[in-house]
Amino acid sequence: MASSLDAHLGSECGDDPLKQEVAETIRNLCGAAIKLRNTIAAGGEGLGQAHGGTNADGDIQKELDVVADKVFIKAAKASPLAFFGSEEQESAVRLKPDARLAMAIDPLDGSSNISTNVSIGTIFSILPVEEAHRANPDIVFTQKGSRQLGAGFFIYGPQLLLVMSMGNGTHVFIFSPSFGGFIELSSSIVIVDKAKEFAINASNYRHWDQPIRSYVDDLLAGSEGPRERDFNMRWVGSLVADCYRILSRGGVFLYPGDGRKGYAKGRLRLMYEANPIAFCVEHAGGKATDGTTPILDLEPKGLHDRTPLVFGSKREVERVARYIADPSALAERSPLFGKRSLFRA
Ligand SMILES: O=P(O)(O)OC[C@H]1O[C@](O)(COP(=O)(O)O)[C@@H](O)[C@@H]1O
Ligand SMILES: [Mg+2]
Ligand SMILES: [Mg+2]
Repeated sequence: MASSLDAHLGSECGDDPLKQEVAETIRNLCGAAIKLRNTIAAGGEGLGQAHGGTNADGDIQKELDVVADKVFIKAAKASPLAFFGSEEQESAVRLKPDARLAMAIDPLDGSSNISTNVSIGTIFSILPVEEAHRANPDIVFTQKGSRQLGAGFFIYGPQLLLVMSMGNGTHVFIFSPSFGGFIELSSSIVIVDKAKEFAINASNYRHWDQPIRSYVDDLLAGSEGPRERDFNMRWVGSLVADCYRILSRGGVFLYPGDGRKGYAKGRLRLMYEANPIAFCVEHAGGKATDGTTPILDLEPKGLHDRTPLVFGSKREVERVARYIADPSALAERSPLFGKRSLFRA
């Protein structure tokens, strides 16, 4: 019999009171995710329609973005949290004054997929609160990703899944309606080292810097190129679904910065997208960078910072970094895919 999320959280926390608070928060998020899953499953007019407003980053909010934000702030209010920072709100919201945790959240990830019945999700990051943060809540969300105490994401797809890490492996749970809660699907998931698939929004090719173009060109050249093998491509357009596929069967995801106005650092947000995804990926033996620097080492400047994001199978993410960090090697790369060891599979 697979173990329940409750049993798992109990064994992760032991007698550590702070970890128990993280676990309590995750349990409350699970309750909210089940509610949101029911709302999504019931469908109804308008969940994918524009709500009429824009979020802090200027994205047009969909009805479900706003519903999800409300569902998760309610769960946050019931949790031992001092601050709630959401993609859908300009500034951090103060909750319990003396609480020791803060949460950054993307209440609804993959908004453009809502109306097409493609998997969407919720991404969360739980951080510690220091005394110095209480006077100025803006700085609580400038902590590095390496300080996360827990992070994860839900996927509202054919199944409701929770992927989470509290720094001791990355674990996957599935919601079982008959059990009435989440049960373990895989314990300590490990990302395979050799990538066979890549994920990137190729429609932005003309806006990318040369190293990213060269890297993708070499993948596309397949067995006739320097990699000497074929790659498949997948792009769901929901970060949670692309990440879960990579956790399940390896691969690499790239959302680089590009030349479009406002896209110098790509599209994805550091505090509530890249950091929690990186935490789960790294604790599953993979790697996550902004192209060269580990995501978890980046110094955020604010709640809504963006970052380029590359994650997945470790060797593949390291290879992307070599394309970016060594343009001179690129210049030497033969147009006939000279067999430089740097770029070979
Ligand atoms: O539409 P694009 O540029 O391919 O971007 C897709 C990316 O944007 C996102 O939808 C951004 O998340 P939100 O839906 O939370 O804004 C990611 O899930 C996804 O990876
Ligand atoms: Mg998102
Ligand atoms: Mg979102």
